[in-house]
Amino acid sequence: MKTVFSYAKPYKWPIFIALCLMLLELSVELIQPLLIAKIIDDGILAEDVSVIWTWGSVMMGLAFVAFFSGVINSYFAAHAAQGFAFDLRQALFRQVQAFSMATFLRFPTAGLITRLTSDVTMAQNILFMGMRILLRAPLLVVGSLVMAFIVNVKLALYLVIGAPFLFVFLFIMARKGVGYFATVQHRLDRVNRVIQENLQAVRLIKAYLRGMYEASRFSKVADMLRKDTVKAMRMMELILPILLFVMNVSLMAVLWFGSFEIRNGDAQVGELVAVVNYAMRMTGAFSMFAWIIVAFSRAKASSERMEEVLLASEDLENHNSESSSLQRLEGDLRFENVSFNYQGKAEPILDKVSFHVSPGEKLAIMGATGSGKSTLLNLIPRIFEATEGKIFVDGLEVKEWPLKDLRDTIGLVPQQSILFTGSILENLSWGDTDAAPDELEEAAKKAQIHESIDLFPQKYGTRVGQKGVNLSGGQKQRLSIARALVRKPSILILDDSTSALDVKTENALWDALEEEAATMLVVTQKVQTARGADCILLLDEGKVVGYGTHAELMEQSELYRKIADSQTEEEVIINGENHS
Ligand SMILES: Nc1ncnc2c1ncn2[C@@H]1O[C@H](COP(=O)(O)OP(=O)(O)OP(=O)(O)O)[C@@H](O)[C@H]1O
Repeated sequence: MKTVFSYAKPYKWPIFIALCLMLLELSVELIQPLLIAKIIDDGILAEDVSVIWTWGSVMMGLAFVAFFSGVINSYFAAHAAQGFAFDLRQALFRQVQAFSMATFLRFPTAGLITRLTSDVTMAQNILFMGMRILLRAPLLVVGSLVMAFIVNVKLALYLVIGAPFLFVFLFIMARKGVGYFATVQHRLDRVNRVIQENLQAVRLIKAYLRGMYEASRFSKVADMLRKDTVKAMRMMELILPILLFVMNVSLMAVLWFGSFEIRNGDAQVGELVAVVNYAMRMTGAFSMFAWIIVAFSRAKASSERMEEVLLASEDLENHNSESSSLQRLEGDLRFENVSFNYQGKAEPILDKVSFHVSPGEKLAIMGATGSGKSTLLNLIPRIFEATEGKIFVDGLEVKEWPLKDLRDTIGLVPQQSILFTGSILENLSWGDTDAAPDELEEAAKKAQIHESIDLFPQKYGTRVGQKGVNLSGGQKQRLSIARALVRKPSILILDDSTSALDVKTENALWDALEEEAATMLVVTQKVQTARGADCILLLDEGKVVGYGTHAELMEQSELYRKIADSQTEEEVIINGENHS
């Protein structure tokens, strides 16, 4: 919990003020029974009205002090707790942003969402309540006991009977609670994961009529959450009745033996009333303990989960490293015996891959599905780190490049188009926030999307729905390409990003990209596209099985010839059908 609550440090003054006010409120509460005893013994029993008036007025005055202390305490407590939660959430978000891909994959997305939402709220609640009742309740118990001893030692002793039992009991419950609530948060992760997957795949679910199936999947995880929460809460609900039982037995003992003490002259009526009053306050405070233990257990479990993220420092990307003075890369790219395997997997996904692309050249990468094409591309901007071998950009190993410089001049268009909610203009300028509107338009023209945008009533101001729901697959792909072009990349990486384009649009796109000075890496399944490249790299199960121009590969590689022949046959069939 230490790391999480270190984010409360900037709020030490509001916390200090809130705690002082809480102590003031508490002191007033502890003095009240003393004053009641005085009014009874020196006022009511001694029939002295002036004593009643004097101490009655003091009690009223103190009640006002307690009231205003409580109000101001809430103000400072809310300020500190909200600020703390804001800072903590920001820190978690930044940490997740800094995760390397390998670290990121260790945490399921839904688990990260729960940490950034529900877990932060748990910690915020405990801090807020900490300044209100968390400390107040135990202090009230101890303070009441001390005051009871001051009033009458003998009577106070009866109150202590159950104390050792209660402390051991509470300690055990708190320890159990942490484990139970860690399970509850874990269950919440799973519920979030099912919700997330479900919402993302809503079209597929409708098309496959899998609504009921998904509902039952959700029901299962929601039921597990319910069962574990009930289990945890049931255990916690035991706390209050047991506490109240022990306290009531102590109270009975005070009243029973107190009556003898009064008869013996060892205690006065007012003293007995005061001690009973303290006992009632202790009981009230103890009843808060049940809640405190629940809140504490949840906050501790949540803090541990957040600390997993905050302390995951082994594999972070350093985006703040000094930028070199170089503004733009040349775009010379060399792979030397590069191998890669995903964490925890023994077999290499890429096996001793070597190739070279000179600045401004275009390399087409082909290969069956799962042959490692996307993986290879991800190694260039260091989204994953090569396990073996070396990758050079402009003669310098990618590991040596400041990450910012390296990524600033790479335009990566992933296989799946990812767009953000906002306008088309915002999505384009996401590529480079400094780009002027005419540069954005220029990029859109090259990506062959300008004309489509022009047909929208709101043109570049058109809202892109969540994940680009209101755009076609081809429009999304072209917007993604335009966004990469906005960066004026030295190395442009297209991971099968034109699969949804018709032949005419695709050809126009390649013609427009010819004018780009960038080195280009293009993953494609189409021999027609690969033919236009300066060189083709053919991958099979992570190994390079062909490397050369179209003509060279037609001569040297049987696999390439097969692919080319199959696509020619397809064309013939399609064209034949069209003619018939
Ligand atoms: N995050 C990951 N963790 C573990 N294995 C992975 C991961 N991503 C991909 N793989 C595996 O790596 C292999 C290569 O995947 P990759 O996406 O690079 O292939 P690809 O050639 O781009 O395929 P496609 O043409 O279908 O996109 C596959 O066998 C895949 O199962």
